[in-house]
Formats: sequence, C-alpha cells, structure tokens
Amino acid sequence: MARFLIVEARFYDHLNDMLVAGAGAELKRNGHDYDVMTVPGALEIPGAIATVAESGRYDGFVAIGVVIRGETYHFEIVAGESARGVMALTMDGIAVGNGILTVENEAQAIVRADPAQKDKGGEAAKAAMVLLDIAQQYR
Ligand SMILES: Nc1c(NC[C@H](O)[C@H](O)[C@H](O)CO)[nH]c(=O)[nH]c1=O
Ligand SMILES: CC(=O)[C@@H](O)COP(=O)(O)O
Repeated sequence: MARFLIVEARFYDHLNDMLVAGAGAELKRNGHDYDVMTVPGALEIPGAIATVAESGRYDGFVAIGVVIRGETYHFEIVAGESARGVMALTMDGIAVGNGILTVENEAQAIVRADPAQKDKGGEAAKAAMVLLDIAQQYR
C-alpha cells in the first residue's frame, strides 16, 4: 500500500469531480490510499507537488486539472507551463501522473474526464503507480 496525493486545480467543478473520482477509484482498486489537495489553477500544481514532495509524506502524486482554450495566449501558457512543471518533477524522480486536460472546449473535456469514457484521471493514476514501481525497483 502506498500513499498518493491527488493535487487538483479546481477550475471547473463538474469536470474536476469526474477526474478526481477516476483517479481515486484507480488508486483504491490497486490497494492504495490517497488524499486530495486543491489549488486554484493548473499553474499552481507543479509548485504544490514540489513542496509537498519534500515532506516525504507521500509516495506518489496525481496532477488533475482542466485547461480549456479561451481567446488569448493564456491557454498556451497554462497548458504548456503546467505540463513542463510536471515533467520537471518526474525528471527529478518524483512519481507524478499528469491528468491535466488541455482541450479546445467543454465537450472534449467531458469525454476525457468521465470515468466511464476516456477516464484520464484513472489513466494519470496508473502512470503515477508505474513511476512509483520503477522508483521502488531501481532506486
Ligand atoms: N485558464 C485556466 C487556468 N488559469 C489560472 C492559472 O492556472 C493560475 O491559477 C493563475 O494564473 C494564477 O497563478 N487554470 C486552469 O487550471 N485552467 C484554466 O483553464
Ligand atoms: C486557459 C485559457 O485560455 C482561458 O481560461 C483564458 O481565457 P482567455 O484567453 O479568454 O482569457
């Protein structure tokens, strides 16, 4: 049993609920425990994980968020920088699954967030578990 922290950027409640449910169900299905931490937006996710990881309280992390394209260049910043931040964490050996959706519209987000459809939250939890397995085998 490992301890995971789901760090969710609660920008769109109904979409977040589905992603967190999918991630949590996948962790539970595999016998793991988890807590949920909420941050304002996807840009805050990597920093929050970096800070909590230093505490050693969790074995792995699942990043959850939804970035929907708007009218300005802000989408590129939030989508790109949050992904870059999560990648930087994984390159530091922190087990993080990236479940931050970066989509054109709400319809795309629903299909991907819904645990009964693409279940990207569950997929991110699976990725975090794989990275944790690798860390435990090779460290
Ligand atoms: N537009 C979206 C954001 N923007 C907010 C930023 O992530 C950040 O919280 C703000 O710039 C303060 O630092 N966040 C999302 O998660 N989704 C979006 O669509
Ligand atoms: C992430 C985004 O693109 C969005 O939430 C911001 O919208 P806008 O570019 O219309 O300000």
